[in-house]
Amino acid sequence: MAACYSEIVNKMSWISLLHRLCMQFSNLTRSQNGTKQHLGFSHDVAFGSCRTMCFCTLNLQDLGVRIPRPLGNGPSRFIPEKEILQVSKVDPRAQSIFEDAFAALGRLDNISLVMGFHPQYLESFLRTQHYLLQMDGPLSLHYRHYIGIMAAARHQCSYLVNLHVNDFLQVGGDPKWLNGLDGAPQKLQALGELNKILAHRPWLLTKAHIEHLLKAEEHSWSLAELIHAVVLLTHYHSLASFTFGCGITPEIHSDGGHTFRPLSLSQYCVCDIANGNGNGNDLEERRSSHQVSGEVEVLMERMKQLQECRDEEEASQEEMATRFEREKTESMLVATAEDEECVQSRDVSRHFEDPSYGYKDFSRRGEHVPTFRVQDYSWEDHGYSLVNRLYPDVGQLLDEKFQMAYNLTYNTMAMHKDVDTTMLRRAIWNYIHCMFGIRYDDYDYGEINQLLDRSFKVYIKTMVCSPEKTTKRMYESFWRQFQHSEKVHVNLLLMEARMQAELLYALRAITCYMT
Ligand SMILES: CC(C)C[C@H](N)C(=O)O
Repeated sequence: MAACYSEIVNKMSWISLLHRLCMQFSNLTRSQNGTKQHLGFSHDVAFGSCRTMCFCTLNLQDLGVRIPRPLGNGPSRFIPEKEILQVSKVDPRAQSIFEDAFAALGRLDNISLVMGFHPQYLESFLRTQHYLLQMDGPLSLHYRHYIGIMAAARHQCSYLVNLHVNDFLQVGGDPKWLNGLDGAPQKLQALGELNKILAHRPWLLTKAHIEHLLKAEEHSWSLAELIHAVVLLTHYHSLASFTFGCGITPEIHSDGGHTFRPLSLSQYCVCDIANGNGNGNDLEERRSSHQVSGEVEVLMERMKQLQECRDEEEASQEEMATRFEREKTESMLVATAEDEECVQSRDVSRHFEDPSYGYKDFSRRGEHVPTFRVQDYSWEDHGYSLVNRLYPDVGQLLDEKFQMAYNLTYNTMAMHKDVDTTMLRRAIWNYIHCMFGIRYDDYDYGEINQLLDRSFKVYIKTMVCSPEKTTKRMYESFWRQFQHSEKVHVNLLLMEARMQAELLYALRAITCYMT
C-alpha cells in the first residue's frame, strides 16, 4: 500500500509539473491583446489540466494521500514570476525557443525561463548545451551527465546536481556512482583533481595534470574525451554561477521544489496556489528609487568622462601594467558574502572529495595569482582552433556564444535609451578576467574602479568565486535602478567570462602538453 501511495504521490508531482508548464505556456500563448494563439499548448489545455488536477487532488486527499505543492514563486527567488513570464508574451522569438526546448527535452527548466529575457543568447546557449549533452561526441551520455554532476557539486549547486542526477539515471547510468566519486570508475575519479583546480584556482593547472589523465594506462583519457570533459566542467561551473546569481529555484518535481505541508486553502483556488499566484509575493516591493536616484546618471556621466579622457591622454605601458596588477590584487581582497541565506537542500558534497578546497581558503591569505597575458594565449587565436580540431563544431558553438554574450546590447541603461554601453560591459568582462589573472595589455584597468562600485564588485566576486554564497540582498544591493533583465544580462557576461577564463587555462595546459 505504501509503495502504491508513493507512486501516486510521485505521479502527482509530475501532474503538478505538467500543470505548471501548462500554466506557463498558457501565459506564454496569450498575446498582448489577450487573444489566444495556436501553439502546442493553449490556455484551454492548461485550464483543463488545472481542473483535472483539482479533481484528482480532491479525490486523492479524500484517500488520505499527501499532495505535493510547489514551493517558491516561479523560476527565480530574486525576480517576480510575472516579469519573467511577461517576456515570452511580448517576444515571439523567446516563445518559439521555449517551445523548441520543451519539444527537445520534455521540460522547460527555470534557467531557460530566466535566460528568456535574452532570447538571442538563449538560443545560442541551448544549441551549445544540446550539442555537448546529446549529439555525437567523444564521451558516452552517462559520462556527460556525471561530469555535469561533479562540476555542479563543486559549487554545491543542488539545482544542477538534481537535474543531472535525473538525466544520468534516465540514460542508464549506474545508481551506485551517485553514492560518491568513490563509486564511479577510476577514470572519472581521476578527473576530480582537474574539476577542483579548474573551479577554484585554474591558474595552477599545468601540463603535468594533463599528462596524468592522458597517460593513466587502462584508465586513461583520450585527448578528444578530455576536451569534451573540460568543456563540460567549465560549462557547469559557470552555469552554477548563473544559477546562484539569478536565484534560480528548484524545478517543481525536484528536491526543494515542492512540499507536502498543507496550506490553508480557504481563500485560494488550488490552481492559483500551484501557479504560485496565491500568496501575494508577486506584489514584491519595487526597489525604493528615491534613495538611489541619480545612480544611473552618475554612471553615465563617468562613462562620458572616461571616453573623453581616453581620447586625450594615453598612459604608458608600465603604468597600464601597474593598474592591472593593482586591480588584480584588490579583487583578491574583495570580501564575498557572509553565510546567511545560503540554500542547500541536498548533500552534494559526497560527489567530490576535499570539500574544504574552496576559493576562500586562499583569497583571504591573498594568494598571488600569476598574470596570464592574452597576447600569449587567447581564445580567438589558440583555444578556439584547439577545441575545434579535437571536438569538431564545439569551438564554433562556443565562439558564437562568447561573442553573443560579449556583444549583446539593447543600448539601454535602466530607463535611459540610446546609450552606448560598450565601456561598461567591457569593464565587467575584463574585471572577471582580471580576477583570474588574465590581462589585455591594451585595456586600462583604471576604468574598472570608475565604473564598478563596491556592492557590484562584491556581487561579482561572490557569484564567480563562491556562487553558493550569493544572497538576495546582494542581488538587490547593486544597480538598484536597473531592470531585472539587465541584471540577468550581467549574469550572462559573468558566466561566459568565467567559462572562457577557465577554458583558457585548461587549453593552455593541454597545448603545453602537446608541444
Ligand atoms: C548590462 C547592461 C548595462 C546592459 C545594457 N542594458 C545594454 O543593453 O547594453
